[in-house]
Amino acid sequence: QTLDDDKKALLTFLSHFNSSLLRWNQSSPVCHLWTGVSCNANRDRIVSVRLPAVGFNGLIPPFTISRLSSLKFLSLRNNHFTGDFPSDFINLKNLTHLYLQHNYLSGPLLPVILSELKNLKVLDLSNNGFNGSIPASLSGLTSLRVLNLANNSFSGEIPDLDLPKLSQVNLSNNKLVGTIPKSLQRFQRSAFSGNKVSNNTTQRQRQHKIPFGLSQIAFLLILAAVCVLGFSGFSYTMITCCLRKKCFGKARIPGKLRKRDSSSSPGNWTARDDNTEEGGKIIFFGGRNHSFDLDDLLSSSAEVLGKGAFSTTYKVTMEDMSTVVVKRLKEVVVGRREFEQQMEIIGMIRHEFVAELKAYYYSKDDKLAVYSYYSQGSLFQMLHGNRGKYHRVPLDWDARLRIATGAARGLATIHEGNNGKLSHGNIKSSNIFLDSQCYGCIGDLGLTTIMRSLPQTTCLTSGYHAPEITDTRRSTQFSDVYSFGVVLLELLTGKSPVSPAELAPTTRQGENMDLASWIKNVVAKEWTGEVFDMEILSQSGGFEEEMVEMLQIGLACVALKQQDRPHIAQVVKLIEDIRSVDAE
Ligand SMILES: Nc1ncnc2c1ncn2[C@@H]1O[C@H](COP(=O)(O)OP(=O)(O)OP(=O)(O)O)[C@@H](O)[C@H]1O
Repeated sequence: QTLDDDKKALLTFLSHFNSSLLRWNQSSPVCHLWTGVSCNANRDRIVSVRLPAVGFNGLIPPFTISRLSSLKFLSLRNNHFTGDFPSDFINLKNLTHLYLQHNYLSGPLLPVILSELKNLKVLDLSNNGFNGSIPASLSGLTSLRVLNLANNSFSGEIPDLDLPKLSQVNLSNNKLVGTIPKSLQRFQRSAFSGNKVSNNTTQRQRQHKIPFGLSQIAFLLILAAVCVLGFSGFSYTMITCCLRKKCFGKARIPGKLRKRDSSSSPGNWTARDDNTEEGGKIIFFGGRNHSFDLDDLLSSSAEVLGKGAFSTTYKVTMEDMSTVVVKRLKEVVVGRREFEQQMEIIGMIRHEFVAELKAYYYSKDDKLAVYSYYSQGSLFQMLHGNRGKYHRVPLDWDARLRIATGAARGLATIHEGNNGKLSHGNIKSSNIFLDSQCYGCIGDLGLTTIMRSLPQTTCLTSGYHAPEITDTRRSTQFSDVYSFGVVLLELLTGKSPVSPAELAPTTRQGENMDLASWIKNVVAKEWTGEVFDMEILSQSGGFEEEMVEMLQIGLACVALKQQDRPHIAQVVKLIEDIRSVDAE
C-alpha cells in the first residue's frame, strides 16, 4: 500500500512533465525514468529518486515528491526548474542527500525549512539564483558533511556554522561580505572566493594592539612580570608533583587516555558508518580528497558486473558520474586485523598497470573492496566476447602485445610489494583489464589470501592454477608466473583455458587437456602456426615471428616444475624485447 502511494506521488510529479519528457526521449521516457528510482530493502517504500538532466522545467510541483516521506536521496540536478526552494520539502524529514544544483531556482532559503531536514548529509544548491542570507539554522544540520552553495546570489555575512562533520564547503561566487567565521576557517580560501569576505586577521591584528593606552615600555614590563610569575608557578607545581610521586609511589594519571584516532594518520580518512553498531568503517587510500563516502556508495546506482567464486562485483556510478568497482566479499575467512593488514599492503601499491584499491570496508556483516573501474572491460571479454558473431571487433596483434606488456609490468610491480613477498594468486584473463591505451592492467589484487580456499578439484580444472597449487590461499610468485603464462597462451590462441570443449577436436575422448598441453600436442603433430588465433593470422603484417617468440615465453612460464619458470622481471624483459610498444 505504501509503495503504491509512493508510486502514485511520483507519477503525479512526472505527469506534470509528460510533454517535455516525450520531446526529450521519444523512445521510452518512463522506462528510463524508473531506472533512477529505487526502494528500500523491504520494497515497500521509495527511498531514492534520481532524475538528473531530464529536461524538467517550471516549478517543482508541490506535494508530489514531498509525499515520499521515506525518501533519503533526491537528485533533480541539471534540469530547468524555476521558483523558490520548495517549502513542502519540509516533509522530507529522512532526506540525507539533496542535489538541486544547476537549475534556475531563486529566492531566499527559509530557515525553518532547512532546520527541519535534520538528517541531511549532502546539500548541493550550487549554480542557481538563490539570494538573501545563508540561514544560521544550517547549524542545526548536525550530520551535514557537504555544503555547496556556490554560484548563487547569497548576500550578507556568513553565519557561524558549527558543524563538526562538515568536510567540504563551497560558498564561492556569491555576494557575501564580512569575515569568515572561526568555524569555517579550516576550509581552503577558494571555498569563499568570488565574495567580499576576509578571514579575521584584521580582527586579530586589532586584538594585538596594546590595551588601555599603555606605553610600549610599561606594557613590556607588565608582560615580563606576568611571565616570571607564570614560570615560578609552573616550576612550583612541577616540583610538588615530582615530590608527591616519589613519596606516594604510583601516581594516578589524571583524565582519560584518548584512543588513537585513525583519521589523523596521514593519507587515510576514516568515516564511521553511523548505521552499524558492529564498528563498520570505510578506509580510503591516497589522501583525503575523496569525492564519495560510504553513504554515496550505498545510495549510488549499482549494476552487477558478475559473480565470481568469492564475491559479487558491482559497477557503481556516483552522483558526480565517477565510477568505481565495488566487490562485496562473501567468503572472508580472516578476522578484522588480518583483513585490514592485507588491505593496507594492497593499498600501498600504486602503478599504472595495477587496478588501484581505493578503499575498503569491514563490518561484521559486510566486507567491501573498492577498485578503480575499467570501462574497456577485461581481456576475457575482449578475447572471447561475441566470437563468431558479425559484430565482433577482432583484437589485433599490436593490442595483444600491449596487453601482455602492461600486465607483465603490473605483475612485476605486485611481486615487489610487501618487501618482495607479495603474490596475486588469481591471475586470469577476467582479472586483466584494458586501460585507455589498451595496456593490460592487473585487477582483483589482494583477495585470495583472505578468502576461503577453492577446492582442489576446482584448482585442477580452472585452467590457470599451477599444478602444485592445492590451496588457493597459498599461492606463490612461481604460481603467478604459471597463471600469467596461461594468459599469454590464451592471448595467442584465442582459446579459453576454462572451456576444455574448445580444445576438444584435438583431444581424445574423455581426456581433460589443459591449454599448455594442447599447444604442445599440436606443435608436435602439426606446424606451430596451427595454434595461433585465426583472428591474428588473418591480419596482414607478418607478425608470426613475434608470435612464436611470445609462445616460447608462455611455454617457459607454464613449466611444470616451479624452479624452471622465469622470474616475472625476466618475463617483462623478454616481452619488451619482442617489440617495444611504448614508442608507438
Ligand atoms: N575493476 C574492474 N573494472 C571493470 N570490470 C571489472 C572490474 N573488476 C571486475 N570486473 C568484471 O566484473 C566481472 C565479475 O568479476 P569477479 O571478479 O566477481 O568475477 P571473476 O573475475 O569472473 O571471478 P573471481 O571472483 O575468481 O575473480 C568480470 O567480468 C570482471 O571482468
